[in-house]
Amino acid sequence: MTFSLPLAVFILLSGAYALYRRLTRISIADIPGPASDSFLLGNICELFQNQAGETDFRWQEEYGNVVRFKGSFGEDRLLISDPKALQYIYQTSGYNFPKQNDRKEISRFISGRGILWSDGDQHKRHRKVMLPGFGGPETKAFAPLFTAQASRLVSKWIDLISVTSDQSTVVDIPLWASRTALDAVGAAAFDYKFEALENAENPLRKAYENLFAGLFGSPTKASLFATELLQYIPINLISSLLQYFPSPRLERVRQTAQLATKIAKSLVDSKAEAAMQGKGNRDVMSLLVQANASENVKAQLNEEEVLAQMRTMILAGHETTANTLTWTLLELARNPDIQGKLRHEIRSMEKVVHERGEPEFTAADFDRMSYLNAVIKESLRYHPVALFTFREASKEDVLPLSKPITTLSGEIITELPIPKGQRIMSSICAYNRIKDIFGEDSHTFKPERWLNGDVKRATSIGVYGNLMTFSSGIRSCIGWRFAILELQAFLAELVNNFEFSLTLKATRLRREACLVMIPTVEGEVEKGSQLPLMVRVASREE
Ligand code: HEM
Repeated sequence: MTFSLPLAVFILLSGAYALYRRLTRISIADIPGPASDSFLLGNICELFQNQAGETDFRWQEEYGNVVRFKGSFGEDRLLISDPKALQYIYQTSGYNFPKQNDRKEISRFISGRGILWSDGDQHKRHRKVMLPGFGGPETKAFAPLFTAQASRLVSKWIDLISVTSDQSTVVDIPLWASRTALDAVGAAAFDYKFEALENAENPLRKAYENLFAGLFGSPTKASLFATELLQYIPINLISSLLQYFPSPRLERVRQTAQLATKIAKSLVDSKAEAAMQGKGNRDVMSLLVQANASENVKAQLNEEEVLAQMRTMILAGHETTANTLTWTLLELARNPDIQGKLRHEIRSMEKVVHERGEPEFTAADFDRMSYLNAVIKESLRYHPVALFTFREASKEDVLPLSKPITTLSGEIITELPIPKGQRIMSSICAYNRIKDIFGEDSHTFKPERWLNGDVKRATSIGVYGNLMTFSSGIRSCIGWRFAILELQAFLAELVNNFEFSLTLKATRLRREACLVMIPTVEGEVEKGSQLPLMVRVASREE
């Protein structure tokens, strides 16, 4: 009783505030969209409880690339996949569409006050310090390191297979992908060995295992409502709630944050000492420490920011790539012809490399493998692991549109006026399926589309392949080159050595949206990320 009265008052005030906000600004109510399921939660359950992308694709088919849907308390929101509107929001308008404050606070809770959390001038400073570590040449230099990581994974799987009678075994791909990707980001970004592949009990890996699934997976109505309420609460209060509210899910994130900060701190200390002895390295971490010691105040990050940057990179840099690799191997298992074609290309290139007298592929060899790159682009298009980004208009604005919209009152509009504070969900997954860009068969996994000239580029967007997978513009993914090279190296090693095929469980897969899109098995969603594939040593006879 003592708890429910303040809660009821709070919900009432939130509702009144939401109503006030709606009545006093430009309206987007005339834009077509689905009917609301309820006043309290609008269409939120439909969006977040279905399989990842399912609702986006259905709405896109029915209403086009700009959809008005209902958030909590009847608030009109936008789900956007229109190329020109996205280009405007992410590229042209600078910082006029910041992240939503409540989402930013969740980001701060998970990875601290780093680049993902910051906005405006603060973000400019963070990005300026970090960018030099992620350029083209800097990233290409990691090719041998990524190949070495991939070879270690190959050895581990060979060990597992060698004790079986038929030279094959079932491997839970995300578990291994995440261990290897954590090691890869440790080695390349921090010049540090996490040894997660060697040690399944590695505390950092254990801490991150199914962290997103635990926090955002299979959301109940109550948890979606609680997340919705955050937008009406002052930031300081959100911060205290996340920090102190008794909840096992939140407690898990707190403990992971503590552990990651402790490890980051010891790394910073050892890098600072190396820098003092003139042994400064070019890994991202060393650059951060050097920037921190710089006399140029504009280039400085304080200790809290440096530690947050490291936590951000561990998080953004390992689950994303690991899950993309996982989804790619699933598609190769589903499509043996694509897998065979890819293996053929890898082995042809391997011959060239050996004839050159070199032991392994270089970054240039990877770039020359057109089918490998087509498979990677198609996987990033079809299974973008970051499905949405959330933004808010900082002022009244007008979104340009690629295609006119016929409003509910019958007017045809070619641009869309929006009010200050308009909450926008950019649907990366829906943009990546637009038929005008990617072809009528955009809902089919088909790497060939990238080789046949089938992909149209009417509006230039994104940083890779005109895809939104790495977002776009001033806040686009800083690690995209890093991710591509890592995927190239891992796929070249794995597909050269192994054949992948489906298990019964792998035919019951769900695309689960929990910040990062992970595979779960129908009926076993509570177990978190799973993709059991049959792995056997690939024959050398073609
Ligand atoms: C397939 C792999 C990856 C995908 C799909 C991906 C996707 C994304 C997306 C969509 C964003 C924008 C988020 C937003 O605006 O809310 C982003 C930002 C970011 N990513 Fe990635 N990412 C990947 C790999 C990586 C890697 C390997 C690293 C680092 C080693 C990295 C570091 C970052 C950072 C630091 C940001 C924040 C950039 C900023 O705000 O300026 N990512 N990523």
